[in-house]
Amino acid sequence: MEGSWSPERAFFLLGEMGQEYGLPFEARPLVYPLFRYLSALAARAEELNLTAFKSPEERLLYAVSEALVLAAFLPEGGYPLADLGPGGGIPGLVLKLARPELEIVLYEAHPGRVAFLEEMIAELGLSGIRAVNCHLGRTFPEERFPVVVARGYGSVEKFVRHARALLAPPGQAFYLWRQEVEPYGRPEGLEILGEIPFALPQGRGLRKLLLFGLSP
Ligand SMILES: C[S@@+](CC[C@H](N)C(=O)[O-])C[C@H]1O[C@@H](n2cnc3c(N)ncnc32)[C@H](O)[C@@H]1O
Repeated sequence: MEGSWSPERAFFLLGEMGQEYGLPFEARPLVYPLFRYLSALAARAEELNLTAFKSPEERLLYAVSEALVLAAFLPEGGYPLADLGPGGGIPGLVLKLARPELEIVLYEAHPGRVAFLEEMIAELGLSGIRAVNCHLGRTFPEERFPVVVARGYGSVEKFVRHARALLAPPGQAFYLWRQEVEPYGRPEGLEILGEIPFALPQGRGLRKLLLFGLSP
């Protein structure tokens, strides 16, 4: 059942998620930054045209929980990571909170969302993360990354095409796939290395984390 949105409520839900998924990070340091971030996102969702946004609590239980599962599966260590189409910050901003050692670049086509991400990065005092206004596919940055991630990028095929262009060897690409709303298509250029199914908290449905790698 939904309680009123507060840091205590966020802490409770994060604790539940931590137990359910066996997440390898503590909930407590995540509570205040996530609370501030989700509260700001709720206030700006309409302006940013984030139509899927329902409430901070729903956002925590869907998008943030998926990002935390991804954070637990990423390779260990600090390395450059690109998030394609983070919109309001999923998964990249949440990855930075859970895995501060990562050096994250958020490539987002919508200028207003990029401005919001920049504001959040400054407000939360984060370093080693930046947002870049870029419509991938029309243009690609020169930078290359050992790890590329995304959620809600349109299709698995599109993700694989764009991730392929940005990956540096050995190269791993992780996609949070919502199989009931997004097509798989015919991904080409990367090899599928694994599919990790997981359940959203409180019976909110199933997701798959897809792992791709550069072909040998
Ligand atoms: C459905 S939203 C998903 C946002 C976020 N990843 C999430 O899961 O909540 C897709 C986002 O990807 C961005 N996007 C789509 N195609 C893109 C492209 N080719 N280059 C950069 N951003 C793109 C859109 O502007 C939008 O913000």
